[in-house]
Amino acid sequence: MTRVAVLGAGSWGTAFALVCADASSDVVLWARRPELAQAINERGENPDYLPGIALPAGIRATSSAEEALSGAEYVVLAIPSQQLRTHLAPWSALLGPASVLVSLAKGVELGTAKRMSEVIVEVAGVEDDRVAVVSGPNLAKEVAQRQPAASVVACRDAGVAERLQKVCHSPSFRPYTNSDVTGCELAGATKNVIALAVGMAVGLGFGDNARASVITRGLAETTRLGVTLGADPYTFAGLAGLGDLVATCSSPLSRNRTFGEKLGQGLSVADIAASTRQVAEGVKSCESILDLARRHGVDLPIVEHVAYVVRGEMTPVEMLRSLVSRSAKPERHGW
Ligand SMILES: NC(=O)C1=CN([C@@H]2O[C@H](COP(=O)(O)OP(=O)(O)OC[C@H]3O[C@@H](n4cnc5c(N)ncnc54)[C@H](O)[C@@H]3O)[C@@H](O)[C@H]2O)C=CC1
Ligand SMILES: O=C(CO)COP(=O)(O)O
Repeated sequence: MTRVAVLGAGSWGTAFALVCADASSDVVLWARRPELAQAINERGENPDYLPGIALPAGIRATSSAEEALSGAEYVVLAIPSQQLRTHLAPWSALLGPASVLVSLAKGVELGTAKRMSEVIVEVAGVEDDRVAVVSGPNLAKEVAQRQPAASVVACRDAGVAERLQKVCHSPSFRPYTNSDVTGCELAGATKNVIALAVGMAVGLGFGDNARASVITRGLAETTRLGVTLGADPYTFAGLAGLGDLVATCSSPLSRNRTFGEKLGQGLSVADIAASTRQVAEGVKSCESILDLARRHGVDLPIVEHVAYVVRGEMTPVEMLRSLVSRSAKPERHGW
């Protein structure tokens, strides 16, 4: 039986652990707080992040990273992007020599502008052919309810991607392989920022034209950034690109879209952040993605405008007005 360690018992870590257990793996789920690990083991559910969803018997929780990592062939990192480096550093010495590291996080690191797979390679000191990414339209609650969903397993090494694909191919979860790690990661991180912009439009009371326009132009700028950084343009038309963008920008389950909606309704960043324990990655990644784009001379107007709102330099209505009144141009200008 394949041994999988999932580090991070938030909503997506727990849902992904359930997928791997459904796909017949032996899963150990690491929670930061011992009381959460205990509750998961005693109640067979994660009361803080996925209440009411029964977890399969194949999942065992622990707050000891050493216990979770012991013998793990796949080490799944389900920690928010800005916390990944700090958490991974002490775990690196505990990793098996052939273990595969899998990132679930959708963000870009502040300060370094690095993608999560780059952070993992640097901190764990492993080659990038041992680092994989899972990204797609995968709202945790729906996945945990075993509603059908597809996703992408990306790794530079095709053999590693195919083996990981089997590890998480359950009766309700269908992963496809892809070798474009850069494209999948940039798509996953940037869609969170686009979802903030869509949420603001919804919160302001605008309808489907505004939503579809922001989604489509958001995809255009994401593709422009990705292609400049060497990604495959087709990735952005796939599950990790358009698929995740549509799911996140349409669903009230999305934390990023909901965060944006509250901004559109007039609440402040600080008040919204204080009202939830869950991460809306786009609130921080708007700055790191903008930083990355500037380092490569790429124009990302929607991401830039979301950053203005998050910094308090524009209101959501000013943001949308400013985006609409930008200088006229052809729909396709470069990628
Ligand atoms: N929830 C979802 O539907 C999906 C989430 N993701 C991505 O997965 C990653 C993890 O997200 P979730 O599990 O949904 O997050 P969550 O907010 O539900 O849980 C966060 C997890 O990280 C841990 N953590 C460690 N240090 C933390 C800190 N300083 N602050 C906050 N939490 C900390 C928490 O204990 C918890 O286990 C994010 O990058 C997210 O974008 C990807 C696909 C789906
Ligand atoms: O990434 C997600 C769905 O694929 C979840 O999006 P949120 O982080 O906005 O909830």
